[in-house]
Amino acid sequence: MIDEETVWAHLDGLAKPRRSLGRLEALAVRLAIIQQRIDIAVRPRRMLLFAGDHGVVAQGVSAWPSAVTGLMVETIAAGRATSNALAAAHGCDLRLVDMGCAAPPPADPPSFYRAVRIADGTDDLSSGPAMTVEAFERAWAVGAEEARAAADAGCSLLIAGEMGIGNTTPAACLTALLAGAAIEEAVGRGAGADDAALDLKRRIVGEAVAAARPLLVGDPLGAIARVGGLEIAAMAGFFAEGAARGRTLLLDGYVATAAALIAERLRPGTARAMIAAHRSAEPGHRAALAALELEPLLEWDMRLGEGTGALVALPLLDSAAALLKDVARLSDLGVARED
Ligand SMILES: Cc1cc2ncn([C@H]3O[C@H](COP(=O)(O)O)[C@@H](O)[C@H]3O)c2cc1C
Ligand SMILES: O=C(O)c1cccnc1
Repeated sequence: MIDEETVWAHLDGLAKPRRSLGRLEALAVRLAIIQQRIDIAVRPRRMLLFAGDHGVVAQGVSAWPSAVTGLMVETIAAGRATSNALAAAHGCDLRLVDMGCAAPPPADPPSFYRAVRIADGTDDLSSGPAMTVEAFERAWAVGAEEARAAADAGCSLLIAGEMGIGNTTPAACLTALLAGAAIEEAVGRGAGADDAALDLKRRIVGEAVAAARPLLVGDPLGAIARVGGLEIAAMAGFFAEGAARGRTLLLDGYVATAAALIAERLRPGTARAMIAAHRSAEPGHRAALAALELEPLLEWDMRLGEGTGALVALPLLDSAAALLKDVARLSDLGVARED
């Protein structure tokens, strides 16, 4: 059993003034505790991008039409989205799973694309459940299967990203429901909602959460399925299974963290395997991370999703791994440690 004291003692013995690498050292400690080893592994790493459509978009909660989900799936499949560029820049394998988009699949999909398509997106959560519990469980199982495949492929670090126009609405519902955030805090502008869309989104999220909340204790799956998303359920299963397989989970933004809240609720302890890469500009992300007791590495006002906030943090994890593995000890120099 490696405890924090052991890792700090290792770091304090390296050829540098004590604690001189600031929060990089705290990150190294967190990684070593999660992985239960000093020589932590942050490669190979894989990001699963889960995509899905959202019936609630018909109400006008997003600045964008649902068709953009399918267009972005095509763009990711063609290797030309922000997530592709950043994954390539930081040596991260990327896979794309279509959990349920209304648009037809890409004509000539690459090998990293998989279509599951549980439904043509979710139902409109402003007028009833977004999905059945059975659909939630199927989506969760797909995510879990992808985590097992990544673990079997030797990946030590797992990232989940998402693409789904409208998905900051279910993320806001889940953050209010599972992290106790106030509706005003949980609802943000997502991909650029204007004032009118923001007001509408607040009303819809408030009503959906009021409908789901009474179910939470007796029927947690029913409550979560009431306001969830297919790609969000898949990310939740991915996180739960990844943690169960001893992998490190690097969290992206608001939508991925909503999935992390589900995973922690249904599989308590999952959050112990998580590192929060950044705090999104979505205001509710603060409450979601606090509920999981996670401190974000970066606050860069990012609000894209697609796993991009996790990808930009990868060099910090690489730095922590190099620090633990490649630095000489003060004792090697024949210098006494100064405390
Ligand atoms: C071109 C484009 C690419 C994106 N990539 C991720 N998102 C992000 O924005 C969407 C959520 O915001 P909302 O709930 O306001 O619709 C999701 O698709 C999320 O992945 C995108 C959004 C757009 C428009
Ligand atoms: O932080 C996120 O995950 C996010 C924010 C805005 C839009 N889509 C995703």
